[in-house]
Amino acid sequence: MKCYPVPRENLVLSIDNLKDDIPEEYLSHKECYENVIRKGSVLYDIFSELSKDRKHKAHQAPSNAYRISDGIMQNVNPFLLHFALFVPAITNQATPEQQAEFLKHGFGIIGTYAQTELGHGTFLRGLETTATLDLETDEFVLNSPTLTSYKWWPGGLGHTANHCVVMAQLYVKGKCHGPHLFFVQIRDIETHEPLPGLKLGEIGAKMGFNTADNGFLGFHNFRIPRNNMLMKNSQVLKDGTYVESKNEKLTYGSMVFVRVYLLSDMAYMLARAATISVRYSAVRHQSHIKPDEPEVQILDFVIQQHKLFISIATSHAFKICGLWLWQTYSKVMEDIGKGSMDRLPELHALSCCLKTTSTRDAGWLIEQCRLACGGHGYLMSSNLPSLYTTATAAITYEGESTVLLLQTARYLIKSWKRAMEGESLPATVSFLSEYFNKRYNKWENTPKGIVDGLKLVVAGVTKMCAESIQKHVSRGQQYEEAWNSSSVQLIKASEAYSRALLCEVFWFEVDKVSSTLSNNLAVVLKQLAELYITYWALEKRGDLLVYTTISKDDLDKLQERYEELLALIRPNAVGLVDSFDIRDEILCSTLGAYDGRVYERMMEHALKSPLNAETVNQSFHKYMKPVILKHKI
Ligand SMILES: CC/C=C\C/C=C\C/C=C\C/C=C\C/C=C\C/C=C/C(=O)SCCNC(=O)CCNC(=O)[C@H](O)C(C)(C)COP(=O)(O)OP(=O)(O)OC[C@H]1O[C@@H](n2cnc3c(N)ncnc32)[C@H](O)[C@@H]1OP(=O)(O)O
Ligand SMILES: Cc1cc2nc3c(=O)[nH]c(=O)nc-3n(C[C@H](O)[C@H](O)[C@H](O)COP(=O)(O)OP(=O)(O)OC[C@H]3O[C@@H](n4cnc5c(N)ncnc54)[C@H](O)[C@@H]3O)c2cc1C
Repeated sequence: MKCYPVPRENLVLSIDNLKDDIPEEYLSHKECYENVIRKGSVLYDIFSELSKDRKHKAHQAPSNAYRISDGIMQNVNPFLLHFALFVPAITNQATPEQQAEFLKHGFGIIGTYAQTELGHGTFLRGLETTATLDLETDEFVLNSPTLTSYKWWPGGLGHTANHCVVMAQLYVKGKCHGPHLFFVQIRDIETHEPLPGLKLGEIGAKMGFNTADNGFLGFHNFRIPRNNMLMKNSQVLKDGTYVESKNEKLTYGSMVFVRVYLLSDMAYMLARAATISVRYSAVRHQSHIKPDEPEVQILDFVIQQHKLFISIATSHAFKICGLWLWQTYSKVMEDIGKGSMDRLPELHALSCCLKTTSTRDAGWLIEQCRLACGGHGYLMSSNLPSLYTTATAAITYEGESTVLLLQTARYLIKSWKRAMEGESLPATVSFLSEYFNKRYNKWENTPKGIVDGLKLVVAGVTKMCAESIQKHVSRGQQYEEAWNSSSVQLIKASEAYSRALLCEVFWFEVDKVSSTLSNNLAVVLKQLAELYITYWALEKRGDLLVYTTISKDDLDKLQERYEELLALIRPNAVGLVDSFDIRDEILCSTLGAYDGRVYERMMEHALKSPLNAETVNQSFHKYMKPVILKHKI
């Protein structure tokens, strides 16, 4: 086995044929895909070698290891679904024997996760793909009965994957048992031709993610062995007996894994955008603050600090909360392995709201970083547009944001009812039980006081939702209708809950470790955590005025403290983004390179435009000149 020197970054970034002569933005849709497969295959080979001595771990903790691909495949890695969903689905949902069988070829197969259909993405119980047991042949027959039942969106499905895990409605002896997962080979390993009975293709250009190879897949009487149903949680025996899962929602476990992962993923996306925009803001001189002094670094404008420092702080917030959520996930998975599913609803609720808030915040904050760089932020060479389109895709995939917030709201309402009945609650929602005792507590202008205030907002809004639902029911609506009528407030409750969680975990995790850090580091981290909490207290001042005893005077003091924190962070701003330690080859930005040679890099990049290969483009002679001469007076 070839031994590769570590660290991986040096190894990967030293490989010549992983570099692009022509920037990706000048390639066609097809060339982009072919180019990313070229590079992805080299990476796939390296990681296959590196991973040979490592068993497929069901759940790998968030790390930056796979981030090297962000530099190599600036858009999206078409093999990502293999690692992010295909392998975790098998290790999470298949029996040990099935895992050994399905994963025996290791990286010899390339998979994706095919759940969403043209007609259904959110409502999984409405999926139309069918898997019908044929008792005589001991097989399942897969079919796409309608156009809307075609699998549509799975990453890598169009031309990359040769296997997939398919979510289909299980039919045994005429009875439907709901959505289940199946291991399906879709292309010939040698020729890569689609197998007979399948219709495969790519779904077309998107606003971003254009190298993800999102595809479509239709089945026509496609047969797979009965053993290809992932049978860890539920089984279909040879005689057609269906053995139910202890909890039918365990089938959805793969989605929870990625939702949990995305918090750390967004931390990294934001770290890149913050690095680019803060470094650029230190290089860019524009306008005056004191009329008789030279043009200033735009980073000296306080409003520029207001736009950017929240991104630095949020990246740390998501990283710290991402690790906290990962620990919760790992513990719940361990409990499930021991047969206890008590905390699964809590994990589902946490992952839904935190995935939504982190992906939404990453989206608007990256856009804010782009806008803070003026026109140059609008250049593809800044890499901010690509970061934006890649991050915002996550608001939709892995569970659309509105839908996931409503899932968390479902948990909050249940928890509120349990609190009102005097039941004890998990620590992450126990504050609901203390609402009436703490509602009129004196406001404290401290990070802990703000966290307590944000929790009162959650409890107050949840109480309002419960009352709204009850009101609609008392007026004759069914519960589900009453739920729908109250959904605007339910979303607000989940959003408030997510924000309170992020503030609480960020502050207390930093506070907990600060004694182990050097004084300077502890001071700066606490400043970032306090900035984050104060920023959101000011953003949510309306809710705090309604649900807590905060006063106008308290808010004025918070605004003053917030501006103090901006000034305190300013001297460390460039050092803070440098400490994200993202190499230029992974940052891929003319504005954010470590050496600060912004203008030279912009010009170097511009000259790579194919249009600059000649001084007069042929279109002048072919199209413009005849018209100019015709209308020349
Ligand atoms: C080397 C690299 C290694 C790793 C890299 C890893 C990650 C990289 C990071 C990022 C990139 C990742 C991927 C690449 C890009 C794209 C991939 C995208 C993939 C996809 O999009 S996959 C498809 C995602 N689709 C969805 O999420 C569908 C959303 N819909 C649903 O989940 C359900 O339909 C919904 C909305 C929950 C409703 O379901 P249902 O109608 O059945 O439920 P109810 O609402 O009636 O509730 C019933 C009950 O069940 C509970 N529940 C629901 N879902 C879950 C769950 N997932 N887990 C646990 N429990 C669940 C719910 O709370 C209710 O409980 P209750 O009755 O209240 O007690
Ligand atoms: C870049 C990208 C990559 C993807 N990769 C994959 C993949 O690899 N594998 C895969 O299986 N899927 C993938 N998807 C599909 C993704 O999971 C779905 O797009 C997502 O689940 C949303 O479903 P939908 O698009 O059908 O929208 P819908 O579910 O139709 O939702 C449309 C709108 O209706 C609203 N709505 C729906 N239901 C409710 C409700 N109950 N209450 C209130 N409002 C509601 C939603 O909030 C949303 O605004 C990907 C999508 C994208 C954009």
